[in-house]
Amino acid sequence: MSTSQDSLPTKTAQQMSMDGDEPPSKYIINNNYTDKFGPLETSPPFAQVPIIDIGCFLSSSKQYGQQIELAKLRSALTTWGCFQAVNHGLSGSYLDNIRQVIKQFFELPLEEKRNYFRETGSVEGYGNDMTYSENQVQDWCDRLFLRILPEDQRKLRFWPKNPLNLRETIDEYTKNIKSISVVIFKAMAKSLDLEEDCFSKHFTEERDVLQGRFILYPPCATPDQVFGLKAHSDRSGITLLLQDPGVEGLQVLNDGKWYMVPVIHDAIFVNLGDQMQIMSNGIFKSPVHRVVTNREKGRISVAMFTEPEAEKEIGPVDALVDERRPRVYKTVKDYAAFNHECFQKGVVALDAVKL
Ligand SMILES: O=C(O)CCC(=O)C(=O)O
Ligand SMILES: [Fe+2]
Repeated sequence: MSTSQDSLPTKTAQQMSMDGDEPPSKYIINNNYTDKFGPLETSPPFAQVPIIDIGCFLSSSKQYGQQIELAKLRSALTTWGCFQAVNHGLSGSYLDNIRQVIKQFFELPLEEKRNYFRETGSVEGYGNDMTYSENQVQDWCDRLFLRILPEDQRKLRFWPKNPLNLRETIDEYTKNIKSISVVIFKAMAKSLDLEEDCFSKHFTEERDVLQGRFILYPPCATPDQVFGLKAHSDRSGITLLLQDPGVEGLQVLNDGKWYMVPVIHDAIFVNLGDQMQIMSNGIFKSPVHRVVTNREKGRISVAMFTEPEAEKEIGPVDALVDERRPRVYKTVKDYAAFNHECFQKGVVALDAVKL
């Protein structure tokens, strides 16, 4: 994989924002991006993304309430590919504390954050996204990217020592996210009348992967010319996202139109990744989404991505393949790396694994 184009920013987005700099030309969007997914709109209509009470999935009995919620889940995932999870068991103050710790990290002086800078040609650590080609438009964000699980693959040199409780906070949040994702994977299976563990067994076991992306989108002088994060779909199984309670910015594409995802203070925004679209044989959607910036307020978000162990084979679940719905996707292995390679070549990974 050629990464010779990759470099760290000479100045982080946060630093430019603090200095009142206008975004440099390599951040300014061009037709290559807007032709494919439509123009940048800073305030499209709000997405009526379903709000799902995931607490009711915890009980194993099939009560009436659970059936209603499962039907809502199925409808959410076949149309939007995402939903707002409430009643997940984590309190608002607990979630605020996580956001606070991440905010404190970004507030550290650059000299200190520099200790955690990623290396060129590799995603893990603090900095910007990797650059694959000269024409790649940069995103107006800084982020800390960590491979959190399996635990023995952690590169602790990228884990900030400051704030003092950051490691512990991420560790605890990881355990919570892992349990919540088991509940969601099982509910997704039930909503399609499948064996309860048919998805969860690929994403939530001991050696499965969890990556965390902790992001700051600083205020931007020209929000109508710059993306916080360019349009993409996630390569995960599912992604669990904590939004900044004070600032919107995340947008989701539905039926060719962009919508702004509303912020619900204590909710966890869940979107499916490509690997769930593959496993569900295209029944569930992995939505294309992007982030826009604004002039006044910085935005923090915390994204946790569940992925299978690289060696696991992922393909459409047998029970979802029949004459009426022939197999749409090939069986894949190490889709994360494949997705990366496609991104580099400008190919949509999901299209490349179609039969
Ligand atoms: O920051 C957000 O709201 C979305 C982040 C995201 O889509 C990603 O990291 O893949
Ligand atoms: Fe994403």
